[in-house]
Formats: sequence, structure tokens, C-alpha cells
Amino acid sequence: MTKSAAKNPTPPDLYLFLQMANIFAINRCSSSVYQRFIVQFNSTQRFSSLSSHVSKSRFIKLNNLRRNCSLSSDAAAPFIVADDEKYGNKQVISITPRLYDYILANAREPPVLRQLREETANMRGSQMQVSPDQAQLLAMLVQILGAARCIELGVYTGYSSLAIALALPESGCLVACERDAKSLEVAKRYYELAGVSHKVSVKHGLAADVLKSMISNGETCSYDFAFVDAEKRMNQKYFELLLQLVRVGGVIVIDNVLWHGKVADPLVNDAKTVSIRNFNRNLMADDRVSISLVPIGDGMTICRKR
Ligand SMILES: C[S@@+](CC[C@H](N)C(=O)[O-])C[C@H]1O[C@@H](n2cnc3c(N)ncnc32)[C@H](O)[C@@H]1O
Repeated sequence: MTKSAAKNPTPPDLYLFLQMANIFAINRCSSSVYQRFIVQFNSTQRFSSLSSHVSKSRFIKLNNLRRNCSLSSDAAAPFIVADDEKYGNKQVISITPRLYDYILANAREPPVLRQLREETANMRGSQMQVSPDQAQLLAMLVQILGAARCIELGVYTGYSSLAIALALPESGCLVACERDAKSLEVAKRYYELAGVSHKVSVKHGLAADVLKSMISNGETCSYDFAFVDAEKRMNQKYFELLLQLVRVGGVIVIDNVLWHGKVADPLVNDAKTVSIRNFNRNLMADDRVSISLVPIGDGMTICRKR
């Protein structure tokens, strides 16, 4: 116990607050999660004087009391879990806005992707787009695999599919599946602009139906890479169909597996969150694939078919 903690012993409510705060802080310290936590804590009415006015910097400082953290006085500094046996004394950092700016400044984004991102920024649903660092990871996976045949479920205006298409060889192909015709028009325009439309086979329809028809067409085990970013409650179904379409050694990447941190929050039990949580749990036990959950963007799990 530190000297100051000994002088001012932590009241039980504050201790509870700090324990809960720690749970959130080891996830991404996004302001939305943080704000929700404050709202939930407020609703208990047991600590309103603290919770209604606590600032993000205060939150981190409070947290700091309970852990041995390395933290600069700047509230924008990342939260670092250190010297904690629960985490094997590893350093695990959260992504603050300042650190995220740095990550984005170190992500390479082709000018045509940037143009698409900027055009989409004013459109409804633009927050659904993968981030430039995620797109860079997808392109990297395609290149490492030497992938020639890819599938994407959930195109929206085409940001992630364009990143994949740009990484494919000239003879490569991407089956890009989307149910919304309007956003597909934007995607098609950018495939043209980027000179990759010959690589992209656009499928306007429901993802599961498109996958089933590909299986019926005898395309099983003929794809190298798939990216899943469509209806979240359908992830398990998509995964089962994609396992048939992807070859051994091929890769399936699923987006939004952290679902803004809600999967780790036992108080959140809406249908989408429960579905993603169950999907993640099933994947853990699925020995048909090797897996790696990467905390990039909203969380992506990379699965390699065994
Ligand atoms: C998260 S967004 C995709 C974002 C895209 N990957 C990008 O980076 O720009 C999800 C998209 O999936 C589409 N979608 C949702 N359910 C679908 C389904 N059952 N079949 C096909 N597309 C679907 C939505 O219309 C939406 O455009």
C-alpha cells in the first residue's frame, strides 16, 4: 500500500468503482465505453458525487492508485498495466486518441483509399468502414498468403474490398458481396477509379445466399482468403460456409469481434453482443482452425484453416 493510500484508506464504494474501472481500462479506453461505465456507475446512485463529475484524467489517475502503472501526467498518455501478476507482468497499453493518431500517421494508405474514405465520411454508416490500419493489415495478409482468390462479405462503399483488390495480383479475383445497392454503386466507381474492377466480382445479395450458391457451383476449397464484415449475428453461419470454400492453409478474418468492448461486459446482453460473444467462445474451441484475436480497430480474429 502506498503512503497516501495508507493515509486515506479506500472506502468500499470507491474500491468497487476502481475494480470496475480497471476492467474497462484494460480494454481500449474509448470515451464511449468510459462514458457508458460512468452512466452505469451513476445509476447505482451510490457514488454520484464522484461519478457525475469525474473527468477522464481523474478516471485514469484513480485507476493509477490501484495499480502500479507507468503513466505520464498527461491524461492523453496510454494506460499501461505493468507489474501485475494477473497479466504475467506484461505491459499492455490502451489506445488513447493521441496514440491512435500516431498509429494512423504510421499506416500507409494509398491515395485512392484516402479519397474513398473522405467521400464516405459524409455518408450514413461511415463509421462502419474499417480503419486504414485495419485495411493495411488485410492487404498484408493477402500478400503474405500470396492469395489469388478472395471473398469479402459486407462491402459497404468498398474501403476494405478495395484494399484487398489492390493487394491482389493482376490475375487475382475478389468476390465482393453486399446487400445494399446504393453503397455498392460507390464501391464500383472506386474499383474503376483504382483500375481494379477486372479483379472484383460484385455480388448484390445476401451474403449467406451468395456463399451457398458458390458451394453449389463446385467452388469448395478454392479460395485463399475471406474477410467477414456483414451481419454480425450471422458470423457463425458465414464461418461454416466459408470453411467449405477456403482451402487448407487459407485464412478467414472476422471483424468487430470486440464489439466496442461490449463482449467483455457482463452487463451487456443484447442479441448482437451475445451472438458475437458466443461466436468468439465457439472459435476458441474450434480445432478446425488456428486463431489469433488482434485488438486492432474493433477487434479482428484471424483464422487459418487446418
Ligand atoms: C460494417 S459494414 C462493411 C464495411 C466495409 N467492410 C468497409 O470497410 O467499408 C457492413 C455491411 O454489410 C452489409 N450487410 C449487412 N448484412 C448483410 C447481409 N446479410 N448480406 C450482405 N451484406 C450485408 C451492410 O449493408 C453494410 O454495408
